[in-house]
Amino acid sequence: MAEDSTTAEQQDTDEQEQSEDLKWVHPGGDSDDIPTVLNGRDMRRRLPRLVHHTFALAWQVDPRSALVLIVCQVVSGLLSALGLFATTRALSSVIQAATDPSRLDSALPSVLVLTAAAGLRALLGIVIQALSQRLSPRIQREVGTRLLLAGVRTEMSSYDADGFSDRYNAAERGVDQAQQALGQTQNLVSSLATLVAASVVLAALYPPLLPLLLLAALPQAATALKGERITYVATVATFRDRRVLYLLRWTMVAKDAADQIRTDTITPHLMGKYQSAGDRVDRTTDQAAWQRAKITLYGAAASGIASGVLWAAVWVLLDTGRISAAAAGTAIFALRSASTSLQGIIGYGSQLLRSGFYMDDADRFVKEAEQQQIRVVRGTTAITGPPERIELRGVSFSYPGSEEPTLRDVDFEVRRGEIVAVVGVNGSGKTTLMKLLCGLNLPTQGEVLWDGVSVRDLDADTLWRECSVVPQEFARWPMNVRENVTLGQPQPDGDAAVMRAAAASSADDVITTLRSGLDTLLAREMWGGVALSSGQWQRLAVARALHRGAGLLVMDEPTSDLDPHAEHRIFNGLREIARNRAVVLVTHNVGNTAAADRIVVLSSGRIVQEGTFTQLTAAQGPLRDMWLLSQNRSFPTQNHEQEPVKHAP
Ligand SMILES: Nc1ncnc2c1ncn2[C@@H]1O[C@H](COP(=O)(O)OP(=O)(O)OP(=O)(O)O)[C@@H](O)[C@H]1O
Repeated sequence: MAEDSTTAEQQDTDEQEQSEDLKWVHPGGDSDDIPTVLNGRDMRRRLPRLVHHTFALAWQVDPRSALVLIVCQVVSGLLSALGLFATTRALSSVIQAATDPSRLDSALPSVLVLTAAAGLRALLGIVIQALSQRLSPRIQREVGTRLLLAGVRTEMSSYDADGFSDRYNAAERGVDQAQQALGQTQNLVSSLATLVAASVVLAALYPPLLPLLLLAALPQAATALKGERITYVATVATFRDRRVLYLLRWTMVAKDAADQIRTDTITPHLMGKYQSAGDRVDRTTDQAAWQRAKITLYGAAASGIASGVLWAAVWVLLDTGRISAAAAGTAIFALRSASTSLQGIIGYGSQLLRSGFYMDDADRFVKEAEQQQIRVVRGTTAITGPPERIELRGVSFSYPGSEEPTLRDVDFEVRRGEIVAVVGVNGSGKTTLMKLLCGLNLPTQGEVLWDGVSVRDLDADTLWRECSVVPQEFARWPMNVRENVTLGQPQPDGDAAVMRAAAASSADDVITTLRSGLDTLLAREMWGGVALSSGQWQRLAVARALHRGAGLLVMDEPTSDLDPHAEHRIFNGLREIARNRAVVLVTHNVGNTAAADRIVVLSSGRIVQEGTFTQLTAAQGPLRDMWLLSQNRSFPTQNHEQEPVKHAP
């Protein structure tokens, strides 16, 4: 009782600690999201389904190799049966030769057969191993590709759903495990073939021995399966903490935060988190290991007793003269083979089950993602050119799991040739509005219309071909400069288009300083790669959007890291950029909104002001307040007027 309450207290502390530590990586959610699909009936059906699934995967990735593998496997099974029959016959003759030496010669044909069968089986084993080594990585790639495609083709809202990362984590493990599944399946099938052969021999000698043998193996098989289930559940239950460990390792050693890790002296604090997450993983895995050891012991004890009964039965049969000494010797040999194969079935079967759990997680992730596939959720109307007008009509939007809407009843419009600036305090919903305009998210209420057609009805690929986006957190692709701008979609005039976009975004200054120009690899971690500053990267991100030449250009804080010269160049060229497209610009720099035709002010997800720069800076309201604040730079400073200004010689 006291132990129970201590365990309950420990669990409460674990949960409290965990929720504290996870706040920064996994806000909200609970362990119900973790996929657990196990029940007794499911477990029994699993193995045949897994064997079928693995061979089907092999068939899909390389039908010819899969066919040869299956044929070799079947022939090898038959040879194993043949070898066993030959061995038992030879053994029988040898035992009989003890009383009648003339019987020894009769063992010769069986010895020849069993030698030939063993040799052929060894050859087939080599072929099977080679084919398995060829197929296994391909199966893994196939499962990985399915996962990848399901992920990138799913609606963005899937990412915001609770438990997405846990499900993805489990599915990722499925990709790792897929590589093992074929080998485990083969070993399982081959053990099964030997068991069948040994069972036939046993059934021919004395049929009641067969059920006795199976009975002896049953407890061990059952506990092995249960053991795998315990390990799986414990692994899944520790996913979040393992992710904490992984993120901490990654964040603490990655270059991005290296300077802050040092100057902020945060290491002891992070190590504390690492320690407590690690302790929780250890506690769960220790508990599982103990549970598993306990049930394995019960299984082994039960199997041991049953095996004792089995051997005693053979003894009694021999002692009472119900079977001959030769038959008893053969039965003992067949029993040994059968119990070795049963051990194999249990061992490989449990391994396959474990791999299967994760492969099922991968399948489940793919199935769920398929229901959220963009092509399933949306229509097929194609966009054939740059839009004239993009509108939001009565749009409200809530992120999955959020109680409060992020945007409320928003009406917004931008036309081709127009520049609209969106301003508002942090969290007012500007980025969310951008994502809706581009059709990255679909509104919870109201409609986003491209030339009068709802984005729900539009073919997403053609829609996104007309979107150029500079997001706040833009991608820094570990590719060369050219690919970072073209994204593998060059314009007909190739590098000339890249350099035009680079000139408009001030990225040309960056490119000319790089030793290999457009061919420079932008990944310091790779040999020959270079590192860019944040502002240099941002110039490339703007160049990327301009190069795309789409009908809608959305820029979310595109100059936040730029120096005044680069920023000035971009805003100076904005009118030219907007000549053939609609431009929407999010900025906190109110001065830059002067470049826009119209300014929209958002507050708590609503549009609270709209007008030109002149109108809004003249009228009382939030934009004028922000404008005045940005003008007010009279901070208290020391009087440096007497000090001479230093210039470089
Ligand atoms: N994926 C998400 N899931 C849930 N809530 C989100 C998500 N993304 C943003 N939000 C919430 O929506 C609100 C608006 O966020 P948004 O990024 O649109 O603001 P913003 O005006 O662009 O802010 P900032 O000026 O800081 O960039 C915030 O309260 C934010 O917490």
